[in-house]
Amino acid sequence: MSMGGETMPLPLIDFSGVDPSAPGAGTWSTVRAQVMEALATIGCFDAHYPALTPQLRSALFDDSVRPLFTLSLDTKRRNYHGADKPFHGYLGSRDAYESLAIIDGHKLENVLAFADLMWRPDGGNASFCETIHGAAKQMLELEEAVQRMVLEGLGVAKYHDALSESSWHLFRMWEYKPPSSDEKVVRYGSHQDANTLTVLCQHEVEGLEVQTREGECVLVKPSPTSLVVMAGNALRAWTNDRLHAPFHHVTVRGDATRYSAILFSIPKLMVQAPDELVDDARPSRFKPYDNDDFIRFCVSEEGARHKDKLKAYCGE
Ligand SMILES: O=C(O)CCC(=O)C(=O)O
Ligand SMILES: [Fe+2]
Repeated sequence: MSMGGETMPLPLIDFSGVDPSAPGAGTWSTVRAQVMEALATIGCFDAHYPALTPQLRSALFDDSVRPLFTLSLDTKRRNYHGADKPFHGYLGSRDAYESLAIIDGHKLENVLAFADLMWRPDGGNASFCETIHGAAKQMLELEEAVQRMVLEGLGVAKYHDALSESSWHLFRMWEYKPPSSDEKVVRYGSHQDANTLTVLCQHEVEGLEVQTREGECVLVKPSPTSLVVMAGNALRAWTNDRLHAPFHHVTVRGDATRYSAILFSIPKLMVQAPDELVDDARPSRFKPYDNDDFIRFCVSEEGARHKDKLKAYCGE
């Protein structure tokens, strides 16, 4: 087993010939086959997606995310939505990481409200809002294209609009503190994402490692033109276990602070595989469940005891 994964790269899928607003056109069907293969095996791929330009990426991280984290701790803690929604806002662990999140960050009014919260009483920060909103929108377009491909690939494309309408999105930004040592340190431990799809943007400094089904670690090299797409447990459940939700973790080493930005698509309603994906040959693998209840289970003492939390929570 090779830990560190220098040998095996993540599948790279070229989305430059895909127009998310024109499903089926260009290289759509070729890309769809590659997406299905990647999500059914490792559960993750690197998407070459130049629509999110290197300029926008640099505006996102260098001009927006990095300055955001220099605000005071009290200010950042205003990004809070109550004790019942701990994962909707600020997360911090001293000297390890900090994270801020915008609910439906692809909507300009939500980014404006977040900026007002962070920079009051001076009011919002126009270029910050434009940049965050622009990047989140690009990431959402990729997420929507991938979701559509997955449903088409499984022969259930008719559910695309219903699934999209019953999802909300969280735009989360991360700052990981450097250990200032050459030794690799885990900053965010191994987990599967609970949500449907994750679109992740790394900036310059590597650190994301994805585990294969066999337990090998694949280090995901950041590139200025690609985004990482990953299936979460909600998509695994919705597809009746046809797609894989990979375990992954974040490591840091050396002196460079690491930044990432992520768009999570999250179910609002019950997660349940459509009838077409359940039959005698492939009986239902998971009982229908509520995503918020599942997350509460994941962070509970009982949940912490299980590696495969979805199976433990609602497996049949
Ligand atoms: O920062 C990263 O690259 C990954 C963070 C992550 O896995 C998560 O937020 O679920
Ligand atoms: Fe994750």
